[in-house]
Amino acid sequence: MNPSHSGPALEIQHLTVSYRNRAVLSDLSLPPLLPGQLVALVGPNATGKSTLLRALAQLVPASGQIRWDGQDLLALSSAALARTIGYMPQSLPETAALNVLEVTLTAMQAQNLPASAEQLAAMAVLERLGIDDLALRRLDQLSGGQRQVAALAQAIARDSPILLLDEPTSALDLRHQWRVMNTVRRLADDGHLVIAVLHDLALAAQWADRILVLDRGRLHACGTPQTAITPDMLRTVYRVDARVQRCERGRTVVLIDGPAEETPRA
Ligand SMILES: Nc1ncnc2c1ncn2[C@@H]1O[C@H](COP(=O)(O)OP(=O)(O)OP(=O)(O)O)[C@@H](O)[C@H]1O
Repeated sequence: MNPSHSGPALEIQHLTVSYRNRAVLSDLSLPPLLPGQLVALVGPNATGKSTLLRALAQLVPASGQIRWDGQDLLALSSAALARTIGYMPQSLPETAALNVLEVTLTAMQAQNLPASAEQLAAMAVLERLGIDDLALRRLDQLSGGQRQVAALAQAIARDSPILLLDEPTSALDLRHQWRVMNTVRRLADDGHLVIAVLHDLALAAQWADRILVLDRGRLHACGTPQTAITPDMLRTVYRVDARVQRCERGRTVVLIDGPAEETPRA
């Protein structure tokens, strides 16, 4: 707990999620996550990062406690949940017959805006992400990277206090990565709590305030980029020998030397 914090917080305690009786997240408890934070959720493949986001968005059944601003998220109606959480999946369906503007407008319905204001707000989101020229393009006519930015637009359009982003930059070139991370950083600075799954640790270190490292469904570390991204963590969690260099302006570079010598895992 952060004893000096008195506003809303996302509190996750004893969270367990299982698929067919196999626990993927097991009794997971996290420090409170606060508005204004950009939290990078990192960890190896299949360690439960997407499952955690999906549990928070109530797309998979979970047990334990998830509270936001003192309210039990697991007990919220779907309308209240839609006002509280914006969720960006790893990808939007390729086959959807909707265009980018239509999927963005769909996400805005929970706000009950007049139609003209809704249209303007949706276009403002697309402009912010640099995809306003794609507004009338159908999802099945977009590239993978364009579809990823459209998925982000849909999540942002909800204007919810919590944003959950599942690998928002994995399909993007360097310029679009920067634009997306800059937009996401600004949303956090404006008071949203943003939790983003990121595989690129340099990107996570550059933009996030907090790094949550998951390892096989458990919290391995939670801290600043400096405290969480270390050679020791990389050896234990990712099983690679690596060097971590801190460069100018606080940038972090991770240099992988190779797979760590295998030792039996606990
Ligand atoms: N719908 C499902 N049914 C059964 N098992 C699932 C399902 N979704 C995920 N899993 C399993 O749960 C585990 C965690 O998956 P999850 O997608 O949460 O991992 P992740 O950390 O996001 O991985 P990645 O980095 O590869 O995207 C994996 O072993 C995966 O096979």
